[in-house]
Amino acid sequence: MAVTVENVETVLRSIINPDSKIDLMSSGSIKNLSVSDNNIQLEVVLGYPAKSQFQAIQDLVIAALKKIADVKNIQVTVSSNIVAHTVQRGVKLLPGVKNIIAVASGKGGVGKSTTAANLALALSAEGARVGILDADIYGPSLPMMLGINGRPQTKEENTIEPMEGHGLQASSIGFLVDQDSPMVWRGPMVTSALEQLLRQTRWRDLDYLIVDMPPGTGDIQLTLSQKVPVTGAVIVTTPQDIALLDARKGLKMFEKVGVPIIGIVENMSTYICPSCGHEEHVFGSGGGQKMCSDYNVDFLGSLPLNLSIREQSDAGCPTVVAEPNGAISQVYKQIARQVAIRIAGLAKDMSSKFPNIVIQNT
Ligand SMILES: Nc1ncnc2c1ncn2[C@@H]1O[C@H](COP(=O)(O)OP(=O)(O)OP(=O)(O)O)[C@@H](O)[C@H]1O
Repeated sequence: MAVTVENVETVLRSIINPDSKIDLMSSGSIKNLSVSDNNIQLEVVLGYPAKSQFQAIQDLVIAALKKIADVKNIQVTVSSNIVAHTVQRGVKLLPGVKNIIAVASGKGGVGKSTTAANLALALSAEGARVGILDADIYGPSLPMMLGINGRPQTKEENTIEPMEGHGLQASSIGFLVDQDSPMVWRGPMVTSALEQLLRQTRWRDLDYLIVDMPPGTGDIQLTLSQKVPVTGAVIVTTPQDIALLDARKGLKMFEKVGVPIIGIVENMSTYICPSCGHEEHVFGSGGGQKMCSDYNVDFLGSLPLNLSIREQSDAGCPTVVAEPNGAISQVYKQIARQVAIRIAGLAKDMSSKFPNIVIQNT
């Protein structure tokens, strides 16, 4: 029996991508499908980085296509292609940056910076080009977390080169000021310093720039969420009521300025006793999920309260780099893929595709 393109497409429609939960045909992931003489050739192109999943997806597709009667050779390649998506109206995009993800929290100390750094490293481990901007002006922790010392270089006037740590391009006010002297800046100074840092850093060809926002929902945060060209925001919270209450304010703030909420990450969800393995919900349970269902936003995943997360980030080598194959890194990578899948589902930025329209009086 002759194998047809329709046969193959029917099979592909039955294969559900375990990450996106969408079948491979409907997600538009199948490119260059050809069938000749019962040999099948196709490419699976994902809109998000997922290097750790390529083999599993290839195996899934080949196993399913093998069941077609009389099929001969099957050639399947899996890759990612990350494109730029739109940001809030009236804000200028950054050259060299396709997508900006703000990581925010309603209150301090919930583990926002730790989550931001691990998510950036997870996206990078999955094959994306990633940068991170430490906008946490009062407590810039990025230099320490990524183990970066020294000052950034300036190759041209009014620009700074990003520093590099664990494969990420990084910029932080912490690189420019003395770490031990407290910052006593007023709101407008903070926002203009951060905007300058964001725009004057010469980001090189990034798929994602993670912005570690200052904690809270005050004027500084509101101004930043209006001025920084954000593709989507991730809110980090702990499960206790007070943090959730503040996280709700964060959610509202981004909604107000027209930035889509990608979802919520619950940090320090449970504590697993290292000696007996007993699991305790130190800060209560189910709060993040309930908040997501109340506000109709996605729950992206949760991380346990774990000593190694703190020790590794304090030592300049966050968990995703310190134990890339460990259980916690897998959670960070899974959350990172969920974030990137949702970004891929947003409207694409077409500004580079439109011709310049010039109106002339002749
Ligand atoms: N899941 C976790 N398990 C254990 N320790 C954690 C976890 N997440 C974060 N921490 C630790 O908690 C402390 C606060 O984390 P972090 O600096 O990331 O919080 P933050 O929300 O960014 O705080 P702020 O915004 O006030 O700077 C750090 O010492 C960090 O290592």
